[in-house]
Amino acid sequence: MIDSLIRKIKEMNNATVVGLDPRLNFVPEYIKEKSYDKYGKTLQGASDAFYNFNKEIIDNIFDLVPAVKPQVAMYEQFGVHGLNAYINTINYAKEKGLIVIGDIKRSDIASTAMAYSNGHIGRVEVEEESFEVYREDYITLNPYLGYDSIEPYIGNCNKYDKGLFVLVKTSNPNSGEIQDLVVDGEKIYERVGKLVAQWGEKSMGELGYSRIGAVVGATYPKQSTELRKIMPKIFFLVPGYGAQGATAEDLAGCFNKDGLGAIVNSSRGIIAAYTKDEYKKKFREEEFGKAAREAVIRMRDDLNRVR
Ligand SMILES: O=c1ccn([C@@H]2O[C@H](COP(=O)(O)O)[C@@H](O)[C@H]2O)c(=O)[nH]1
Repeated sequence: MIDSLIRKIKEMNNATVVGLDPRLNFVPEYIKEKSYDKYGKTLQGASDAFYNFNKEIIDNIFDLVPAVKPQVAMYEQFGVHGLNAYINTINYAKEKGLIVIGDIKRSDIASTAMAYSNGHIGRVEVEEESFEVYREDYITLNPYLGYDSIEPYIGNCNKYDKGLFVLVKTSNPNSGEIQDLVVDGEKIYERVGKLVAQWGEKSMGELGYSRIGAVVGATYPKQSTELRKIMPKIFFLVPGYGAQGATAEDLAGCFNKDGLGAIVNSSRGIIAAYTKDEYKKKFREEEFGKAAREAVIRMRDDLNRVR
């Protein structure tokens, strides 16, 4: 999958990932009304609205970006209907040729991790049959439990050509509370970066990067530049651009000299672009997909200045 991701980035000249993090206040009234007419103002109604919202976004951006990143929390909170919307969104995005990064941030002991791994990037067995369930191409993981908690995913990555993004330096304001602590003379995020580089060695693609990637926040430019040096063959998934305040200049250090090595996520900045004053002047509520398309083009051009 890492090679497909790189080929798509080159083909589209775009390192943008569109985050599919729907919220009811982002979904235009006409979409919600249709879903509520069918299912009432229920968990199912909200989930149906999310799926229809995502479809319109995907239809407007699939030819411009290599990947989308649905955030599972936005769906999971609505229970089984929300998870159906998550799965349907993944299937639709894949039909449109997009690479799908499931932002699921799992972390558990090996025997439990195996179940997450099979469900998300492997196959689940029912007697003599086996099934793909969530079908993401990549997932995000929390490394707090150490290598034995990550290994069950690496097996499925290598077997089914999938990928991982392991949290190394997160974009949130308090990320330094644990990640910046100095232990044995090095910061924890540096140590985790070195471990990810090591874990990635046996999962190399043909184009020089590993299937095992890292999450590195755009909001910490100094740290991300250091991490680029520590993990030269590791692809970064970079959140924090746009709504969290990071700019293209802030994340320039995430890229290698080849202009590769990072994909940059924006969720609210793209899917809710139509709610911003500058876009409202140009697009009606029904044109939220077109506004998202314009936001993607602006982001692509902004990133291309620095990579
Ligand atoms: O360090 C991290 C890890 C993950 N995220 C996720 O990325 C998106 C960001 O959304 P925006 O609307 O573009 O701020 C969201 O799904 C987060 O859960 C992150 O922000 N930082």
